[in-house]
Amino acid sequence: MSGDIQNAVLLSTFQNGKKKIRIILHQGSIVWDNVKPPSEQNSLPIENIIAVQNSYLRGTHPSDEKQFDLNAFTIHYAERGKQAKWLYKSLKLKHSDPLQVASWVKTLQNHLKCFKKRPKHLLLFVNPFGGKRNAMQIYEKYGKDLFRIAGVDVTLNVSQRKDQIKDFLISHCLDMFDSIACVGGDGTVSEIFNGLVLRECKLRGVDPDDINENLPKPRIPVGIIPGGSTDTIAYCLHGTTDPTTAVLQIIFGDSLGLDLVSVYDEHSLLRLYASVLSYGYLGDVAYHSDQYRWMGPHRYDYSGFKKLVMNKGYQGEIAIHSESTKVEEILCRENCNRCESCKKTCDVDCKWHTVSGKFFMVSGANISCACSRSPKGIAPYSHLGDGMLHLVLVKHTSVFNNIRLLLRLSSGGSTIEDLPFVQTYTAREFCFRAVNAKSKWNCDGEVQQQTNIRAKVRCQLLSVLSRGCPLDTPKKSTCCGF
Ligand SMILES: Nc1ncnc2c1ncn2[C@@H]1O[C@H](COP(=O)(O)OP(=O)(O)OP(=O)(O)O)[C@@H](O)[C@H]1O
Repeated sequence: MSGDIQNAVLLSTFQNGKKKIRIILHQGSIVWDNVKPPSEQNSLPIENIIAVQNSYLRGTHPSDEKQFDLNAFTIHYAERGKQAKWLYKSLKLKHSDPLQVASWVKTLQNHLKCFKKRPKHLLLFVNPFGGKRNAMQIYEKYGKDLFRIAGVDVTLNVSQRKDQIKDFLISHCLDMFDSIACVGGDGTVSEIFNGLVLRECKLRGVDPDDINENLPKPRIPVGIIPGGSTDTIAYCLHGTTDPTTAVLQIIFGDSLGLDLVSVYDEHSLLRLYASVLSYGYLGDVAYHSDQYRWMGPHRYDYSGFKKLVMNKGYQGEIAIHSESTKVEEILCRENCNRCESCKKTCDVDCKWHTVSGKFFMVSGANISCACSRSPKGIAPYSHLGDGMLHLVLVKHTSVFNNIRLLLRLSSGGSTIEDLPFVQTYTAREFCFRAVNAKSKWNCDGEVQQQTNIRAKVRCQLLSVLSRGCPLDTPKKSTCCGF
């Protein structure tokens, strides 16, 4: 931010509805309070302002041209609410002196111009098929007006078929856009980053099928407005699946680096994922639940219960590539030091070691995979951008123990890591080889047919529009340590 703008100080008394308020702009914040008691001090950091606009005079006739009210203006801003949510608010201010109004509007707008990373031209994909099939309504209700207020020019693209978003991003010119977002679930987000990375490979002549290649980082940051069934990626980024919060994160333009994991069979890249690659129980649930899509999100409960009772175990051998497999119990929250330090270097010396056995479930979690159904997720200490995934191995055991596992996953209390049949390792890369009976892999909610795979973490390959999950995300406690 340029020095003059940053150092600007303003102090005025405005009319706000029936109240008179004293308002100060100083050191990157505006602070206001009632002139007359009761005192009600509010503080607003400039980076939380969405827009500052002159008000319009109310015309006497609908055909009258709109005219500015030189004595009034509105500050549109965002405020943190409860449970990681952000709220949209506005402050309408009036003054008898138009010069006072002009000075405030100009100064605040100059401040906002310094936020160069805020999106101006957004390409927004809407998946009308995912979740409750209401992605378009989510955009209309929560996104449209806020983007208009923020001056974001939105180009809408409603997907007509699976993989259309991915194909579009690989082949179309994106020069006119400074940001891309979607209203959809994890599968839709996955289409976006798979498309963007493959596009970048094509542009730069990188062979995506070569596991030893450094995959190129897409130029454009990605915003995620939840509109799916689980919305794990959005939840882990923002700490909530509230759509207004997600829209505001896009408008703020602040981004963080998200690791992506590339998955290969013997010949080629199968896909990249951002949340979890899961074999056994979750793979079976993904495969079978797709037949019951008409049930909406309840299809997971139905298929999940069936597969839980069947209690299948799968023999497999897992090779883990890591410098230390130990999990450090540090949560990934906004301004995460661990992720910040990995921006500079992710290069470390790693060794391979092998684990084999019969498993109920094998999961490579790139993020915690927390969601509203599982407030801590399968890997609570997995970070968004530290270049590592958490490999969670659940041994084949009794149905009773499977129920214990699922109860822990769905409660916000104890994590699954201290269950005796669960082992968690950190890894930069892992290989899986099935022995005898085979399950499917569930890759960000999509079924992957190949069984023997190799997965490699790509440190902070994607820029995502989010300020991160706040520190005080509440943890619901469970009634027992089951
Ligand atoms: N128009 C469309 N018709 C059919 N499928 C589509 C269409 N557009 C996108 N898809 C596909 O729909 C699938 C489901 O979408 P998405 O993952 O967003 O929703 P979900 O499965 O309900 O949510 P979540 O993954 O968060 O549980 C994805 O595989 C996506 O590729």
